[in-house]
Amino acid sequence: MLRTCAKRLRTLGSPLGQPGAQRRSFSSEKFIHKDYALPNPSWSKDLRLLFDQFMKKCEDGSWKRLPSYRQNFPEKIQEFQTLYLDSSLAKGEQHAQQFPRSLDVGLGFEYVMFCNDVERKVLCFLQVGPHLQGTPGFVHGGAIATMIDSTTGMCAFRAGGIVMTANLNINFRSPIPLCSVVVVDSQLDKVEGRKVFVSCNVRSVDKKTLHSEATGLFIKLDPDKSLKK
Ligand SMILES: CCCCCCCCCCCCCCCC(=O)SCCNC(=O)CCNC(=O)[C@H](O)C(C)(C)COP(=O)(O)OP(=O)(O)OC[C@H]1O[C@@H](n2cnc3c(N)ncnc32)[C@H](O)[C@@H]1OP(=O)(O)O
Repeated sequence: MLRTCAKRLRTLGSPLGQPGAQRRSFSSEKFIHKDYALPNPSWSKDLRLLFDQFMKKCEDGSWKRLPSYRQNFPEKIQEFQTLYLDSSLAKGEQHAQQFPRSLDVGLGFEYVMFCNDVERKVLCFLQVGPHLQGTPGFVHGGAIATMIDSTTGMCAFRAGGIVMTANLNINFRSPIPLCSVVVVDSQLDKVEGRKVFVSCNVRSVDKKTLHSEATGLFIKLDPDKSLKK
């Protein structure tokens, strides 16, 4: 399995030269925004098949592919940034990056998310790269938690806007082999005031293996409050 992974990595070109990447630059920013939720040479057959299958489901508008960038678009987070962040993190040479997108292409998290707002679901098709190892041959629990947090967080974000994770409860049922593809399936359960409840499971592509189950509580940020320090 690791050999297959290494073979795919050898075929990688420059990330910025990949076909299908959407580029957009801001006059005030020196960096280029690239959409990473599109196939690249590191993607396995399983990940490509799932991608193609769901791109077809997007044709009638029921599902949407969610683009994914290393940086947040500055104009989208302006209010949030003013209230909660050191604004230098969104600008300049040392700008902040989304953690799951911060590893080199093919080595860490390769993923694409699709959402269905009527069913209140977000699915993440995830290929776990060789730099996410925990127990030899298997994925680190923290890496699994990262993608559960990101997928359930996206599900909560679509329902509640800007949220933060208050509680994440994960049961790890069976280990995930390194370099395999899994499906992170999240479902919005309920919204109570500022509290957004989401549940989630992680399964193998053939759905036969349940790898993890989780529940998350997200809190909609109150624009009149600063974050607790
Ligand atoms: C920038 C965006 C651009 C757009 C881009 C889109 C990207 C979209 C995808 C994002 C995907 C990323 C997903 C990663 C998201 C993280 O990983 S966030 C990082 C980890 N989380 C943290 O660091 C949060 C730390 N905690 C805190 O800052 C604060 O506790 C919180 C969560 C903001 C809540 O504080 P607060 O606003 O003062 O709320 P508070 O009044 O304490 O509580 C509100 C209610 O929630 C309840 N509550 C609070 N915490 C808990 C808890 N742990 N358990 C149970 N109940 C709780 C309270 O009891 C209260 O209940 P009620 O009394 O109303 O019934």
